[in-house]
Amino acid sequence: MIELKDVVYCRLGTRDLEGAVWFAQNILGLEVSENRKGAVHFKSDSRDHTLCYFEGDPEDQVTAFELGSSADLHAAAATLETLQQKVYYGTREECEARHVREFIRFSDPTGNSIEFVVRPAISGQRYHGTRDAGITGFSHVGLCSSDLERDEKFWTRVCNARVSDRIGDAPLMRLGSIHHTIALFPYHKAGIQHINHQVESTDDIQRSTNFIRDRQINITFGPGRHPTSSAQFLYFSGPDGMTFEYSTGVCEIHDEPLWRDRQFAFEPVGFCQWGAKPNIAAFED
Ligand SMILES: CC(C)c1ccc(C(=O)O)c(O)c1O
Ligand SMILES: [Fe+2]
Repeated sequence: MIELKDVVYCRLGTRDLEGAVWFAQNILGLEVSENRKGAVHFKSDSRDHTLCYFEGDPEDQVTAFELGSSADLHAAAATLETLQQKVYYGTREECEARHVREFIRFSDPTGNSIEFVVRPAISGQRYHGTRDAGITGFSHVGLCSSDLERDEKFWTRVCNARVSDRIGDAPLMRLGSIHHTIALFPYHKAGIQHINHQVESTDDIQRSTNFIRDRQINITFGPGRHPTSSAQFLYFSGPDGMTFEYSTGVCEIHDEPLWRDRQFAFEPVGFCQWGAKPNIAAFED
């Protein structure tokens, strides 16, 4: 079993790095932690970075998860290879660029590009955003899945994710006590479906709703409340059509042996208990 500790960062290719950096700082509210040639890193919490925009193909999207040790990483690589997954070992330069000790990259069964990393750097510096979005940290990622049952098996049987709830057949899966770190979303091709940052309070959700609306940024869903995690949320579109989510109040699951995953409907009522309707392409295709 591959033991994932947490989600660490996303890396997003873009043909307009300057525009993406502007959005990440001035709309999303992240802090630039490093500006290298062709790649900019952003902080959202005390970690070195949790998002990287780099010059490249917008379809080149990577999600990284932390493993406990180098031995765990090599064991994970061996496991993936027995499943016929091609495993790439990051070079020393690539590790330095990511501020991790070691990493491997492979594709999950849908084709999502995934990195497993060891010893990602913590900055020791507090995060302070360019605008006060109230962000408390990068929390979860939505991954597209072309076969939910197959991909749930990968994340829960090959890896250690546990299903907290399902919306239709789409599982929300936890790695620790937070309700979910990985949300699978049905879609015909690979990609990151959304990137979530937690914010401090309902006030931050409401403030950002007005802030984003006033700047003619496309709000795709919300404000609303998820019946699953009970978090209040707001989704909006970023560079290259990426969906970003702010949420607050995500529940935690501490009664691990007693928890039973719950079934919610794959229709608006299963996504929002305040009656908001999603306007997200992946919901329609
Ligand atoms: C719209 C999606 C996949 C979704 C559904 C439920 C929650 C939650 O319970 O917090 C999410 O965060 C989502 O992104
Ligand atoms: Fe989410």
